[in-house]
Amino acid sequence: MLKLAPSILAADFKKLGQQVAEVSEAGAQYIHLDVMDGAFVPSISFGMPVIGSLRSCSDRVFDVHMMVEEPGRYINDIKEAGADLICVHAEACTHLDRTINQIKEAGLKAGVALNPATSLSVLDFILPEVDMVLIMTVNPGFGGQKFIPYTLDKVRALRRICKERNLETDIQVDGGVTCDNVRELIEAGANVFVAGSAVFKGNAAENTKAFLKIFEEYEV
Ligand SMILES: O=C(CO)[C@H](O)[C@H](O)COP(=O)(O)O
Ligand SMILES: [Fe+2]
Repeated sequence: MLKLAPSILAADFKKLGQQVAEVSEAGAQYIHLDVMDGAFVPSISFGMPVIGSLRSCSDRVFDVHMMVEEPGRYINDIKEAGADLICVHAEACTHLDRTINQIKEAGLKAGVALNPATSLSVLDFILPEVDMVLIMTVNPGFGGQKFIPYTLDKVRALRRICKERNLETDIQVDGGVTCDNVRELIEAGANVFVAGSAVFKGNAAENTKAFLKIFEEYEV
């Protein structure tokens, strides 16, 4: 099933709760929460208190994208705040296997994120252990950037590897995803689509529905 994960980074922070409720009611399956520490990426976004406050606004999957050095330090706190799925960057974990296990032992779904220039080879041994791989389609740190075209090949290659290994791993794409390029990403093998600006700039409910309508073209 194809899933939309609106990234609240592009929402109006004055009415965050309302915006999260709006996209949830419009049918988005995930809420994508970008936690940035000012070290792994240049920006600082928000953390546990904001995630915790939003939990009562939506019953959707809270998908926390940790752009944080050594995120293992925060797994329990992020879980307590209400996360369902935690995705950590391979580049930010000295002990990636340990961090993935920490997430799973906390009873949550575990994902690993890769920057655009990071090779898929880092997944060789960890792939069967994770529920999702997040392929960054921009360099992490900011919303509203332009999609990097070569990441399409990376998605295709990862879907091929998953098929060869008989794995039904979710492939999430994040950065510069729009209604204009989402079909290419679906055809490349992605199945979870993060969209910040393309959802929250303008009417968030209508934009959500526009993505879901495209997804229907691919549902059998
Ligand atoms: O992880 C992220 C940035 O690092 C965001 O999820 C991403 O940028 C979404 O925003 P947009 O759809 O506007 O590109
Ligand atoms: Fe993200």
